[in-house]
Amino acid sequence: MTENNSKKAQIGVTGLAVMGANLARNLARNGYTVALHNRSVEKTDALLEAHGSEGDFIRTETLQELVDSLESPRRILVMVKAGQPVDAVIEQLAPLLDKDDIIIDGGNSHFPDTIRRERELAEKGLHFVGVGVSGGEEGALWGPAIMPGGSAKSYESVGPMLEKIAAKAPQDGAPCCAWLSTDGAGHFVKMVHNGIEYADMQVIGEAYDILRSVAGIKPADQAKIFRSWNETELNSYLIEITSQVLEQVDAQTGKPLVDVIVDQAGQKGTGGWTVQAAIDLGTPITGIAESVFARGLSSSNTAAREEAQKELPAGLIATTGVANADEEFVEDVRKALFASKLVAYAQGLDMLQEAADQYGWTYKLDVVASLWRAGCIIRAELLGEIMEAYSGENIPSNMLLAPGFKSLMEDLLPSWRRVVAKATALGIPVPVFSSSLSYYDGLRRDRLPAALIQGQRDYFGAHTYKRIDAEGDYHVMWTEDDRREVNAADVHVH
Ligand SMILES: NC(=O)C1=CN([C@@H]2O[C@H](COP(=O)(O)OP(=O)(O)OC[C@H]3O[C@@H](n4cnc5c(N)ncnc54)[C@H](OP(=O)(O)O)[C@@H]3O)[C@@H](O)[C@H]2O)C=CC1
Ligand SMILES: O=C(CO)[C@H](O)[C@H](O)COP(=O)(O)O
Repeated sequence: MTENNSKKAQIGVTGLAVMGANLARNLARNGYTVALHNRSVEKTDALLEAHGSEGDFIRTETLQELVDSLESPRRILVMVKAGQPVDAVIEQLAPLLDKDDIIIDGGNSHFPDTIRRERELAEKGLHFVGVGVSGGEEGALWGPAIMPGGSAKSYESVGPMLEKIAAKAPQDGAPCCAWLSTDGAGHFVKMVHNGIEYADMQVIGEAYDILRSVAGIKPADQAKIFRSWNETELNSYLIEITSQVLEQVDAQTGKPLVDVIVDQAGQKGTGGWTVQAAIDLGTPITGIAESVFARGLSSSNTAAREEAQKELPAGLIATTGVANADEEFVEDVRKALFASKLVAYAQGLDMLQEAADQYGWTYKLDVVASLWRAGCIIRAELLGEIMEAYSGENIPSNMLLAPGFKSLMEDLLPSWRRVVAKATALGIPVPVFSSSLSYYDGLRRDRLPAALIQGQRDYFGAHTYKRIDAEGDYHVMWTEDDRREVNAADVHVH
């Protein structure tokens, strides 16, 4: 902690829970003088007591003291609970600030809130930067992935600091932080990151369930399998931590920890926001959506789950093919997991492109992928290849159409189909494995039943359809005896 009371801090952090405290320490370790503030002063003092010697910190008790302790233009990183607390802090902070000071919101804020907050603060002459941060406690301390939005001008002031504390990509040492685009773009990209995170976690869960329920492989043995998978193209943070969770033994009972954890998954909202935003954009992020609903099914109506366990028939059917416990089956599951994971990334990136097109954001998908290569929860070896796929001239219209991924899919598909078929026959829910496979088949199929849906829509609502062999919109006079087709331009239909 600095002894020099007149020394000004280069950045202030308010909100010193898990993320704020560790980001503050990361900033200090990187040579910045950091002013500390928390609503309740106990967290500030606890941080200083435990880590005050790590760098230059300035202790403050009030927001006025925090503001007074900062060099101009001020930079204040807000790391409080997302939602109303962010507005509460801004409301108290803004009147204390001067023109051109910068408020940085590093929490998981909803992007429409970020757009609104930036607009409102701009009217007061203040800059507001919405920044997605991923990496949890360890990432915040040692280098998170950072996804900044806001104006390019304010990035000139905060960017160098953020890049310094960000994770560095193992492939080229580049910081996992770059300005993405205006207003809510940073929080939007972080939200989609979390949507992919949900799908990635769910497909790992589905693989675990199949290996356990079909092949009878115990958690400790699965830990070894996941560890070996981490040496393959599945290499990622989530696979690595899965092996550690699976090998954990509960001290009280001696059982695998996973067997004593209640099987109801929580969620704080970012996955659901991703699905809502995708619906607004019209992007089919089916695997991500299923992963959100799978958490909901596990926890929202537990009474129905209990009753269904006793009452609902299983209707299982016999399966043939590869034996359950052999290496071939385990490899099938690995490939099904990898294929479903690829679809999650493809869907998330598709959604990001659509949002850029509709909302006027300028980020490029290779840059987004580059930021996710280290520090964040979805970091994976795969992201280097995704970055490559979107670099250069020939940007694929869907990630799965990039040459490398196309040939990979060819290898993964037979395993993926076998695993989905087997799990379905045996009554093991695989919502993301199966919906991702349906998405893949939906993309590649030459004719979809959407044609029939258009016919139905025209029947009950005169909504018209297009023909495969002519321009224009058409309608059948369904209620007339001759059911003749008319050009919609010639009659009053919509
Ligand atoms: N935890 C994680 O792994 C990750 C979290 N995030 C996001 O980062 C942000 C911070 O997360 P985390 O560190 O977990 O902390 P929490 O989300 O648990 O928030 C706790 C902090 O918010 C403060 N706070 C709550 N309400 C108010 C209020 N009305 N006015 C002022 N301060 C308030 C608390 O102050 P007090 O101590 O006085 O109660 C405390 O400092 C959140 O947006 C979260 O979603 C992002 C990535 C990962
Ligand atoms: O943002 C994060 C990581 O990237 C957080 O860990 C997030 O809170 C996890 O989401 P949820 O609680 O909904 O599982």
